[in-house]
Amino acid sequence: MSQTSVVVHPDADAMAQATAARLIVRLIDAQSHRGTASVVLTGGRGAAAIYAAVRDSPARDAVDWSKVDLWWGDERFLPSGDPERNETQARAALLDAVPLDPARVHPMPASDGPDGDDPEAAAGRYSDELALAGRAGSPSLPPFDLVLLGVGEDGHIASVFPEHPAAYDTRTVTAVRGAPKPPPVRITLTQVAINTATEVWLIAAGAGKAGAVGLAMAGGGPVQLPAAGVQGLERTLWLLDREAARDVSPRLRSLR
Ligand SMILES: O=C(O)[C@H](O)[C@@H](O)[C@H](O)[C@H](O)COP(=O)(O)O
Repeated sequence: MSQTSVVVHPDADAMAQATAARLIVRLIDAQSHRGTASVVLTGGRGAAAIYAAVRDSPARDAVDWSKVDLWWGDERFLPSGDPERNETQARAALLDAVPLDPARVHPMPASDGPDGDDPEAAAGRYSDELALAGRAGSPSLPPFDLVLLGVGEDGHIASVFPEHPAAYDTRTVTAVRGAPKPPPVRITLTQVAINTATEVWLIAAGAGKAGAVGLAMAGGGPVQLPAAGVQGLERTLWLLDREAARDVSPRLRSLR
């Protein structure tokens, strides 16, 4: 049974700093148990602030970065190196500053990759890559210690947008066309894949997120509000600032 916790931080910067510290500890703990750690990254401003805080943390080198497996929860389907790609932004904020094993870093295909500008084929390729890394008995996905998700103002997570086909998709990876958040063409893990993770952390800062966060807490549906449709097998953490937590019942909060 997944345990859900809501942590409210004074502001967006405090949330980024505290979540960076939390992420470092999560990686260390996972490695102490299994020797490796597996994290699924997301895009957006909130995630980028967390990555930069990890980069700048004195504690970052307590992680054995050579034993971290990095996947992406979603990607903007653009040419490799495009500044708008989540991979490009993660590399600039953190990945290029730590000694990762390139064989353990798994970006989603780019639109100038082997599948050209066919996002469905690219999604299938990533699904195959995940399956190759899959555990015996759980053939389609590797173990995810943590999936990190930003929450959109409309309640989307990764590139699963409200009422879009991806919210109904039972595969592990799917292509997205007509995304309301530009760029319109994307690749995303589905809620089915996300929900195999040991922990899922949802990050949201700013008053613009308060409506979606409040609705998710109040029992919104997974299709109308994709953020309400994800949870970790063991733990689901909502990491908010005060503005994004405006509509969250005080009984659900633990203020930091
Ligand atoms: O491709 C993307 O943009 C992200 O994967 C997306 O899911 C993001 O995490 C949310 O939209 C929150 O973004 P902000 O943190 O910038 O509000």
